[in-house]
Amino acid sequence: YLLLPARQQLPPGSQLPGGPSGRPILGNLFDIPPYHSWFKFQEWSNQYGPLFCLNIAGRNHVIVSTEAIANDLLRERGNIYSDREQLPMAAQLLSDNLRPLFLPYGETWRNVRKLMHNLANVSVAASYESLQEEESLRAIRDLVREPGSYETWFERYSGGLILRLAYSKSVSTGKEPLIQRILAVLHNVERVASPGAYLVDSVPALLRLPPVLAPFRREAARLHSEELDLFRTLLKEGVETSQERSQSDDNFCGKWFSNKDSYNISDDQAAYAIGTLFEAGAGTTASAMMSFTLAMTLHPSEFAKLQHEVDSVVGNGRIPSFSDMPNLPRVRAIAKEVLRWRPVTAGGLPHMLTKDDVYKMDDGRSVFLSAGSNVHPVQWTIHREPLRYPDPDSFRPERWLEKEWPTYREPLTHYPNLQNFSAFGFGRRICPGLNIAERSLYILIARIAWCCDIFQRQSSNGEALVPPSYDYTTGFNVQPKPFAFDLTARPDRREILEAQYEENWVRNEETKQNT
Ligand code: HEM
Repeated sequence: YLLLPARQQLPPGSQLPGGPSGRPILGNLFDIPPYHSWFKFQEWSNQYGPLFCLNIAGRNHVIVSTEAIANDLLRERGNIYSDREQLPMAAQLLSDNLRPLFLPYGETWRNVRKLMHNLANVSVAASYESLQEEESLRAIRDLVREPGSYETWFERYSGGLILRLAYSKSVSTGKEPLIQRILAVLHNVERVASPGAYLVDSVPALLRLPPVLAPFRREAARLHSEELDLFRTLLKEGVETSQERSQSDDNFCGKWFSNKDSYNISDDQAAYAIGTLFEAGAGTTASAMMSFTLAMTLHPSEFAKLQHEVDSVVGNGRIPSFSDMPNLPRVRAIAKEVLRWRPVTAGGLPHMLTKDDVYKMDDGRSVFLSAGSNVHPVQWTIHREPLRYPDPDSFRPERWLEKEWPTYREPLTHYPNLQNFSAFGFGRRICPGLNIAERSLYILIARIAWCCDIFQRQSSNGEALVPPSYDYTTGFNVQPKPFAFDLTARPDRREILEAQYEENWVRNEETKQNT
């Protein structure tokens, strides 16, 4: 009875959004596929329109399929569309209300967000470029030596960068015990936060059970203490390192510590804010690079055009750098098209609505959205809006580069770019790591094009082994499952790559050892 939705009094002239009719009590729970639900959402949006509603065991879920509606609600009405549902297991028991991604919209979130903004905003992100250049060199050097381990190199690239920025810690193989601990925390949070993973998320009354009758409580307590211990240790060591080097801005921890009083957050909140940048930033950037590699394997002519642009701007004698980016619009277009074609967070991260609202649709209907609804900006569908993105299922970087496409913008020295791009979410909760991610993708893509050739693998009888276009992992961040391709250093470029690597990495390591 408690799960039955209460009959709502609608404001005059408004109506409920449409949507597939569900079963009594459980609603549409069993209509939603357990993974890659965005395919089903796209099908439903063709049937019920760009905004429709699902009832999942009494909870209201609003599915949004156009960028305009997502911006109207999540950005323009951000004061009421910026909350997150407090899932008992993930937000409360596992994270003890400390993890920024799950924090409710309010003062604590604002304070923590200010710290994250100060660590990653557009101007400060520019000062991280030299580390991104170093890490990208190392990634490509290992990619060329061992292309079959591409997942490891991309993960080490994005994770290693954040660890250096956050704690001044370097990663070498990616198999170090510290990395394994961080990855365990990351996998736990992904698992615990997956919809349907714990009954207590659907029936919060179970929270009242004493620990002896609630194994989920004991499990969450153990996992929370492991992650809290890790994040506290990392914060302490990060602060110590920045003090030893007498450089308060040596890493994120030092930057926080030297302005601690201005943030109004506890040490544990700071430890989580910095600690979870790794979990939000490492896998996402690496997944995007895996989709880039897949796109280039599937579309050799696009890779040839990319190489042509990079070669004509950079020439033969040096590796691309950040100063080339204004002259490399195709590099930026390819990064953007990869995120459009294969969005990392394809289902979008839901925002929770905190106050009843009425939204006027283009067809004249005024639809009523109730407080407590989870609003899902589904990137997969948003990125396939046929008017904004003609030929939406094809990989077409030219949609960002040629005048006849609706998404084209000038000047090409500035556009396309990833600022405010829907792949990074919407409104006040838009990804705070966007400026770091954007630079990480551009530099690695430009350098791979300059240093490497990518080919479809040939079978023993000479046939091309074309990887599947969509065989992706499950979860809320998705990446292509391992696929076959060949990658080699371009004949005249290997020596330059090795020399530059030597200069950046080997000399740096020697200097560190000497000091
Ligand atoms: C290609 C790479 C990335 C993609 C596609 C991506 C995507 C997203 C998306 C879709 C959201 C949800 C926004 C919303 O609720 O509307 C988000 C949130 C977030 N991202 Fe990223 N992200 C990326 C890289 C990064 C990096 C490098 C960092 C950190 C340095 C980062 C840190 C965060 C954090 C902390 C949040 C939570 C924000 C909040 O809830 O207030 N992300 N990201």
